[in-house]
Amino acid sequence: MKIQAPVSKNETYTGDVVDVTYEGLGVVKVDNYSLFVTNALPGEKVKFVVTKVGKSFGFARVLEHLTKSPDRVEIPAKDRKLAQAGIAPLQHMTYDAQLRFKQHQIQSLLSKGKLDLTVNETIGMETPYHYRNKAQIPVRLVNGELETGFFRQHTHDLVPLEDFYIQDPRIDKAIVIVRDILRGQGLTPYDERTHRGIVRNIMVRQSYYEDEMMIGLITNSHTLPHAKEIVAEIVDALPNITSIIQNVNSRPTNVIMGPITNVLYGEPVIHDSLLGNRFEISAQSFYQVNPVQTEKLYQLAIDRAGLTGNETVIDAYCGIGTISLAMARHAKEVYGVEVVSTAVEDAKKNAKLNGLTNTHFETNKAEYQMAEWQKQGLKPDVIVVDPPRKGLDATLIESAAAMAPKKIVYVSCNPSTLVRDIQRFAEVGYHVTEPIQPVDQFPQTPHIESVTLLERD
Ligand SMILES: C[S@@+](CC[C@H](N)C(=O)[O-])C[C@H]1O[C@@H](n2cnc3c(N)ncnc32)[C@H](O)[C@@H]1O
Repeated sequence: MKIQAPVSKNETYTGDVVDVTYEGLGVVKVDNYSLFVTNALPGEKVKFVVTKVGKSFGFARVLEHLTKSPDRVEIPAKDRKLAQAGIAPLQHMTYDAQLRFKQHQIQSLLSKGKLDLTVNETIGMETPYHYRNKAQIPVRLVNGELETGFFRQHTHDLVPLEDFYIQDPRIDKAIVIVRDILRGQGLTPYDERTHRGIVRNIMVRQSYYEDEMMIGLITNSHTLPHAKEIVAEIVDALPNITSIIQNVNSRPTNVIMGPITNVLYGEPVIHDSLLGNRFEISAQSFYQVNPVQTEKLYQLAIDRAGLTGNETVIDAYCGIGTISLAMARHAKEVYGVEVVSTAVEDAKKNAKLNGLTNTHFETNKAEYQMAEWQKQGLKPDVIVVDPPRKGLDATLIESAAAMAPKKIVYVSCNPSTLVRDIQRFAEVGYHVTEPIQPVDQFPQTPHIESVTLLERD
């Protein structure tokens, strides 16, 4: 069917950027038809070429900035690949503008939801790059050579890259070293089309407070040829390595890790600390990627919870218990629930490791466990929720309200589901009582994390 649009693919136009999408793309209107334009900021006039025409909107790329926003950062040529990769889509905005963008995104979603609430300025970080403590880098054949890099956005074409800009530079260095060792040992990279080849990804985790690093080789095959030599060479090149694992993923899937993990060297975990608690982190456990900002986020959640040492707290979606343990130091009892069983095992171990005896962890879906606790007559004073992007299950909100906690602290990584859930909480008698506080966990990207306090009417 022919699409009726006032623009054509590959044609050039000029226009004013009137807004920015939640993904950080500039919005230009041609006869009320929206075009989403990469590398374009509100207030700028741009010459652009249309790259895709859809029924109700299209996409375009800037050819020339006719006027420039004071919020623009000039990107050095060597870093232009990063935007293409979707690694740093907000790299063309000053950091101040990124923080305002995130505050504004929450505010405008609240307005659309007819919620008249205040959003504080985003809490940013001093050095808003080199922050990620984890990388999972694809390995593919490029020009006859095993390469590491990134997939060009919306494709599986690997573009080689060595400086990932937002990762801990020790991780970048390790990836290059491991890549060269794999090349030297003649290992074949994975090929998605034929489902052949051995190495799919290199995973690296680096502790922030401790000098520990985990390297993971994610392989298509169960065996790793030359494993002994590869391990010896990695240990030789990276003497502070504490863990090397092989994870087998033989399924034709985009999911990175598979079900089997073998330890090739050292321990199956690395250790790191958050707010004074030490954690064991296994290869597959969720662990926040920005340690500096995570401490600010958790401290804020503790402050909003107003703990005095006498409270019973539920931590729903607790992962390896990082929030639970931080709260356990300021509360009477903490009950955590998480769906990934290995993360719950880690949470239990971590409580012991830190000498905390007032925590209890369950493996279950949070929505089921909340109903279970309600049936058992548990009376929490505070419920903390930190759900994935899809937000809270409606039944969890009902069970939470039925337990009548004084406070609900909502840690959100997706403002649109946060707004929906605030509306649902209002229906069961809980309202936002303090300004919503965004914390920038992911500088240079459009991801938005925030803490919201809800209290019973
Ligand atoms: C955003 S993470 C938060 C983890 C933890 N609070 C932290 O800060 O490290 C969300 C967690 O929810 C878990 N999860 C996803 N769906 C779930 C569900 N229905 N019930 C319980 N946990 C779930 C994920 O495995 C993940 O550990």
